[in-house]
Amino acid sequence: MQESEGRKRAIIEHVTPQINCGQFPIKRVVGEKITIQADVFGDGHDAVQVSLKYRPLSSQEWQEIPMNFLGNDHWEASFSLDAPGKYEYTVAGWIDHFLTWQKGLQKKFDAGQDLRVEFLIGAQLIEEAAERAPEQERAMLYERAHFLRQPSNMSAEVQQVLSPEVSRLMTLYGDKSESGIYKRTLVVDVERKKALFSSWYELFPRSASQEWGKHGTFKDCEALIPHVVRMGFDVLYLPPIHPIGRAFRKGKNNNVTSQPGEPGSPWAIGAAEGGHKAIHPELGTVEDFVSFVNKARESGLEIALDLALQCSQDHPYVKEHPDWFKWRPDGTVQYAENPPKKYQDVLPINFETEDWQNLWYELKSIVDYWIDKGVHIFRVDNPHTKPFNFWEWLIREVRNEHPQIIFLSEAFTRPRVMERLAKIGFTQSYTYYTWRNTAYEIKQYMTELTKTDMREYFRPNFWPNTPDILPFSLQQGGEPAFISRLVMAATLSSNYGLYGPVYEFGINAPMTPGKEEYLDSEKYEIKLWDWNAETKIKDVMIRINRVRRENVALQTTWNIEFADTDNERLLAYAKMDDARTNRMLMVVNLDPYHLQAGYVKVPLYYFGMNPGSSYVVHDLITGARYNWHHEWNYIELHPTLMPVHVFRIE
Ligand SMILES: O=P(O)(O)O[C@H]1O[C@H](CO)[C@@H](O[C@H]2O[C@H](CO)[C@@H](O)[C@H](O)[C@H]2O)[C@H](O)[C@H]1O
Repeated sequence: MQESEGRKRAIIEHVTPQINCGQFPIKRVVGEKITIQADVFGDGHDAVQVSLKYRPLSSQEWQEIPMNFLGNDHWEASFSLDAPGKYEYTVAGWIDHFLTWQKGLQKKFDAGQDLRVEFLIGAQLIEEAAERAPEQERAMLYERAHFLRQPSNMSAEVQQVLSPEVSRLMTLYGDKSESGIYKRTLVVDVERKKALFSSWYELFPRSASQEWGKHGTFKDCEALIPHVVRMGFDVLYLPPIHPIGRAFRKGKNNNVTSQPGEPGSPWAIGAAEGGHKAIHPELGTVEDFVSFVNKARESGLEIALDLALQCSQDHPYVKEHPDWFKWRPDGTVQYAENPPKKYQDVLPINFETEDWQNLWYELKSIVDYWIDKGVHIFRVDNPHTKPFNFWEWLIREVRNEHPQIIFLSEAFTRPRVMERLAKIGFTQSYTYYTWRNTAYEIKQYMTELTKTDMREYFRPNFWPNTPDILPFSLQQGGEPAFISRLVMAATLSSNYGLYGPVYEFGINAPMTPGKEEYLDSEKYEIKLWDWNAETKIKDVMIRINRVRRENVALQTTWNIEFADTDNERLLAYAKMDDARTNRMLMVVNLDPYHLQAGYVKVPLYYFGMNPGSSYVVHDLITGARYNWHHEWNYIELHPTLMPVHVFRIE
């Protein structure tokens, strides 16, 4: 303890939220608020006051607001985050002698005791505060002190000094010189809204052509912008767009050898034509790409690029920087892996190279290059196979210069590893949603994501499928499963995405039974899609994306409230906005084969509605309306008609 601490009597502990003892910032987006809680108490029975101090990191001046007492030495206060950037916050606490005096005065007055000495003590405290107050308020305080020193009407004086106005002035100007400050200053990082609310559509640009056998181009992609916008997505994510290696190129269905003319996997980055800063020649030029990015932005669509830090054998880095790879005694490099998957067509980068600083700068220059071309969102491939320190540095440096950049972590791995990546700066994260199927699994997972510390730093992005994952639920459940998995992804999590064309068309043939890989996967061949074909799944996609845009309750993940049902095949959950004007209730039949019926208990208490309320539930997918008068209501969902209800309570 330092000497200056000797007279401080307030103890401040258990300040939340904080991550790893303040090592990492809390995450929020513009428009959200942050609620800080703390335990603050002193010895004995003197009254304690607590305030929350906060300021933008760029500012010298603290704003200070009183924290509310919740009971049991626990305090709370919130502040709104109206602009992007980093803010710091901490908690201050002190013994409030005036408040202690006020409480004693009240008791003595109630007991009819002599108050003369009490008045003199109070007057002294008020005069001391007056010295710290600005002119006008100083005069008011002196006036109060004067009345205490020469009381004419005891009862009136007591009322005056216990008034809210005197309390307010004394809280402002009372003696805080022995105020204790929490030992840490914590940070909240406020990002743009898209960090929390985004709808992703993934397509392979080489399949964007409308002509059989023709390699798609960025011009073809431009022609698809209206299609993606019509479906209601706001992020269009492209797998790598760079030249593809020829050495060890993969063939159809992940074959380790390719036939002449096969295009190879886009993640095998780098060839004679260039590496991570080059564009696959058949897709077009850099100018074509920039034009596509700009046209998309004009239509409300942001382009997300894949950041896969690995190289084909033909990548220029292999010749220019052989020391960035780990050579074995036989002169080869062990190919990349994400066990049990083997990536025979790419070399991993050796982050333990002696030249690691130049490597880091070069890799950052890739991100800078694409930012310069208008890309503000990156889906990062397998970040868990590269060092955490590297990502922490890269994301910090990039976001210092460009705070609007969003990084999505594509790490399907162990929970602690996924969490760490989120803590060190990834804006959004892929999740285990893809494999959470039963009501129990979904409730448990959502509770973990939204009601634990994870809520402070891990923003989930729910994907029902990816080019790598055709989950068994979709393989087996067909169209009803495609619809229910889509609607759940889009309403459980405010960030969601899907691997588009195959989803629209309900394609679900696995490469081999028991495996999650797609048969004839687009990862190894060019496809021709009938972009204009209308399907029921596409229709639901359009509707659910519109519902998301029009209902603010669905634009956050943190407000979920599960509702009871008497049938475990029916999953029900509610969402509501802060203003309590937008109330949503989702009910999903988790059984893709059979009609499921049962009773759902509408969480009226959560919606702030009385138990006897009558209300209309309006299904925003089908347009149906029902008048409900009770808490428990009958639901019937037929999987082949429509396996979901997305109700707005009206
Ligand atoms: O490892 P993940 O399952 O997270 O998948 C991601 O990374 C893979 C490696 O980049 C990538 O795999 C694809 O590209 C590889 C390199 O060309 C190739 O060997 C694989 O067969 C192919 O699936 C995967 O697509 C990506 O999502």
